[in-house]
Amino acid sequence: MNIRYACAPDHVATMGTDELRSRFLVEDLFVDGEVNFVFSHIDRVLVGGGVPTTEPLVIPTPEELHTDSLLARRELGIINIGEEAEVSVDGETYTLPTTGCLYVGRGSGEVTLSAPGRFYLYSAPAHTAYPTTLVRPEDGNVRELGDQLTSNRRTLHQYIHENGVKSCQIVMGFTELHPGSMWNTMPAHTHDRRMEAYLYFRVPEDARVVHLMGEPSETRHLIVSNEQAILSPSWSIHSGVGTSAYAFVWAMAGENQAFDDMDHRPITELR
Ligand SMILES: O=C(O)C(=O)C[C@H](O)C(=O)CO
Ligand SMILES: [Zn+2]
Repeated sequence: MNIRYACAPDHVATMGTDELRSRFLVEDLFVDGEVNFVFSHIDRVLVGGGVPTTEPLVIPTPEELHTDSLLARRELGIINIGEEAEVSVDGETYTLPTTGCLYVGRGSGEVTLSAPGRFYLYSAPAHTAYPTTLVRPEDGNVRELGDQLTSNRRTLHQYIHENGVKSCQIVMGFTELHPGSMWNTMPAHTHDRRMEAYLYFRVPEDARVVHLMGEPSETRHLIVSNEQAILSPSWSIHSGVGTSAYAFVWAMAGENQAFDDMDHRPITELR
């Protein structure tokens, strides 16, 4: 399994393009017929992608976890970025529409992914078991954000969160940009109490997202293509502008789950 270690802000400030990409950008999660994970030492999260084709895929247990099953001491959020498809957990089957979400609680056993889904996986350590729960897109909490005049009109869907599906650490959902809007999360923010990962999807093949990261006074950028993820330490902004509209799954883990517990970073202070 690919492992990413945590980095200090002053180290990040010295990095060139290749090192920044190798530390924070996850490029090859979605491969036909495979489940792939990256293990981040930032809050010990796993980000993964599963693309079943001819056969259903059982999510494997990476040997680095030293447990008999993936969820022995973890919880898992799954969002289907492909076509409607089934996921089964210990033999119980759930149908995930496009952008539907399944929370899988600690202690669950075998998790199987079926075609034609494309499944984004985000897992964090868990101290107790909450029920495995399906959330259809229409059942998430919707927030309308931004303005067409500032090119950041977007709809945010909260699935696993304080007032929705219960979890130990995971807070998860997705945001879709409206046509003609390109900016996400600007003004940018940080949240000292949680890391966050973004998975960009619905990025057209000939488009890219310029993702901004780093301390607000020392920003760096990563050029991101479709179905690539970014790992964002708690001290780093995480904001992007696309060359076209796109969507992204956001997922957080850490010490609190208050979505609005973020420190906004004024645009005029960014460097
Ligand atoms: O569009 C946005 O703004 C977001 O989706 C923001 C993320 O959800 C986030 O960064 C939460 O902390
Ligand atoms: Zn955030």
